[in-house]
Amino acid sequence: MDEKTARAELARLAARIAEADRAYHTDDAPVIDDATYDALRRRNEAIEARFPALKRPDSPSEKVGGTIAEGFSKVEHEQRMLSLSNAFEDEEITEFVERVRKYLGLARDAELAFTAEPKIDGLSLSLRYEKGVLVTAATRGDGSVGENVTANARTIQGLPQKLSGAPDLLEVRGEVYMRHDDFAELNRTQLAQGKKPFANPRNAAAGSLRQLDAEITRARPLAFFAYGWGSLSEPLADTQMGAIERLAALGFETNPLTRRLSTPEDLLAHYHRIEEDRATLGYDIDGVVYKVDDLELQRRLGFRSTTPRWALAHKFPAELAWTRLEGIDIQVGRTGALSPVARLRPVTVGGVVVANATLHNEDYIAGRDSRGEEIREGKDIRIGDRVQVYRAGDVIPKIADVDLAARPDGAEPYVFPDTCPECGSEAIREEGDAVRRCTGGLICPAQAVERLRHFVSRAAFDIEGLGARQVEALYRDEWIAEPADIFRLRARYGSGPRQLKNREGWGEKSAANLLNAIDERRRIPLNRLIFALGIRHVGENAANLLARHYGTWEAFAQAMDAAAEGTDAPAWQALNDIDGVGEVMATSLVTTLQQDRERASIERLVAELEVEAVAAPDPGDSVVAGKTVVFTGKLERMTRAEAKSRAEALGAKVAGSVSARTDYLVAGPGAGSKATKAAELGVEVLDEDAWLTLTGGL
Ligand SMILES: NC(=O)c1ccc[n+]([C@@H]2O[C@H](COP(=O)([O-])OP(=O)(O)OC[C@H]3O[C@@H](n4cnc5c(N)ncnc54)[C@H](O)[C@@H]3O)[C@@H](O)[C@H]2O)c1
Ligand SMILES: [Zn+2]
Repeated sequence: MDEKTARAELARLAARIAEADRAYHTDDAPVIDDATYDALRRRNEAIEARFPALKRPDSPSEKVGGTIAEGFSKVEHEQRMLSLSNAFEDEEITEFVERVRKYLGLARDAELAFTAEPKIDGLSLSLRYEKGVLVTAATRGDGSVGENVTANARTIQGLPQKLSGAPDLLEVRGEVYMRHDDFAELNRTQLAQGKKPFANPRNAAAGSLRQLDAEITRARPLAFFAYGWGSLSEPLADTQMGAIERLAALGFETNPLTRRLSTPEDLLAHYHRIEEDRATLGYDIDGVVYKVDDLELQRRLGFRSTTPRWALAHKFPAELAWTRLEGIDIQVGRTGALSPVARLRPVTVGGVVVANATLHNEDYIAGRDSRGEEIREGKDIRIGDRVQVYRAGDVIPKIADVDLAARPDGAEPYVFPDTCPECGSEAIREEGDAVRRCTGGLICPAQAVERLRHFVSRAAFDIEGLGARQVEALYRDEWIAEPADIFRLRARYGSGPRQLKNREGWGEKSAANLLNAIDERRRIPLNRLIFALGIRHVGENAANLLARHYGTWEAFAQAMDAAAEGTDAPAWQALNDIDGVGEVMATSLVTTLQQDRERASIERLVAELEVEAVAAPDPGDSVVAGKTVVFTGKLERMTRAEAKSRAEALGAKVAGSVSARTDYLVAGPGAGSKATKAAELGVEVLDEDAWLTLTGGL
């Protein structure tokens, strides 16, 4: 990196971090997740370390928090309210201890004690007591000037308004937070009142305290842990631990998991103990804070620009959390797949409260198969177990691990159902398939509903006014049973005794609009029709390939019939030869279209439509020709193989890793180090939709 790029990059980072800070601290509504935010800051620090002369006067590394929101009066902090340095790895703790010892010039055998306590995930508050009376309460703000929230703070349950035996001047500092059960209750109320729910307890606490109307704060269940202090007329104690005990004696809630410890090993052991208890605390924590216990040593260590030298926040990995598995639900998908879903004691992971997570499939849950053999990928997960939840970016949360040591007595191996929970049909697993499927086909209500939902989805028929919720309701009331019925709604329910416009939630106008929108979709391009059928293994891109190859519905249907004659039929060969179609997809296509009930349902649909032919594309004018593309993360609308062959067909080069020569990184959910690397190199990052838009979708 040269100076010019570095300067531009520092400017870009300063702007992005300031925007994220504003959203997070000032508006209580983060726009990026914490891991991404932390990566931006680390990148900023790395560049500043390499080019110290380029450090901006408004550098993010010199700043704490956000700005003051409009409407609040300001409170100047006599003692600044700072941030904490972060550590993620165990080694960083040993280094921290060594750093402190060296700074203080301690002898090898001299004892150095620390306190270790949970890092509460809320927002900090400074409470100023004069002669034992609460006079002002202020948020951290930008560290020097905070927001005056005195009236709001007075409404917090259990927060002392008067102290006896306190120093004449005492500023108590601590964290305002919201307990999990209170958070859930608040979100229920928000939803019932048609308001937006909060993403997590931290945002709820911050949004509740920082209200211009204190009566709103009063109605919100906030709590406060005291862990420090600002200005004082006389010291509280000689040690951090002593000071915390004094605050407790004065009537403040202090954290019961606070310990006084000495060696890095002891600190780490306590960290892991707290991490284990995390899910059962009833409130969110995001790490453990270590502080030098001796206050005289704290004074000697002092501060860097935004953090004390005597403290360290040892963070939990942002994407992981442990919690209890309370049950396993089985969901039935469009193709009949039975998917196990973990029902969890709610836990905040990656900034979002997670109550459900995927358990993948039967083998993943099981420890042994029906013959008693150990299953290699099996985790032996049982109801009641302590499980680890993983969530990063927008990926579906998943159960990543199980803590066998914490298994409750009497927990039984999970028995995966062999009948469909929705229709009672037999659920079978084919040889080599990890998934068990309901054999009910169209008689299975779960499959029928999922197919309808898929049919009206964005990349399929995308009928305005007919979303998943509407098709579900229409299916439930037996107005539609299959896709063809959607196109019969006008004939059946456009007039007469039972009419769409008289349904709850509908009216003259919306009903007329929907019927028109449905009619508009009678003309549909072949690729969208093929995709909309929801045939197993046939995604959006496969549907595009098939449509381009066969051109018309008639040609496609005839070819499938001909291919069904056997694997030596030329039509079967031709189908398999399409770049991007494999044997699995070909088999799925041919067998589905040969099934009487399925085929009849499809024919009824096609009879309602006017299917538009699709022409083969012109590769000449592709905007990505000659560009280098890397795919990462989970792609949802195409497989990796499809994405690759598609990009190559457009003249792009597909690479496996990100480098300075990469033009685009197409990142799906769960994109890990490649996305970070691309961000560092300034490579343009697109999500899957943006990529499809750029390349013209088809
Ligand atoms: N997603 C975003 O857009 C976004 C934006 C800004 C900040 N953030 C997140 O916020 C954090 C940075 O914010 P920060 O500067 O407040 O640092 P921080 O939250 O990492 O640490 C400092 C804070 O910890 C709190 N704290 C909790 N328990 C404590 C205890 N026992 N002792 C002492 N302090 C305790 C205090 O309020 C203190 O201000 C990062 O984790 C970052 O990911 C995210
Ligand atoms: Zn079923």
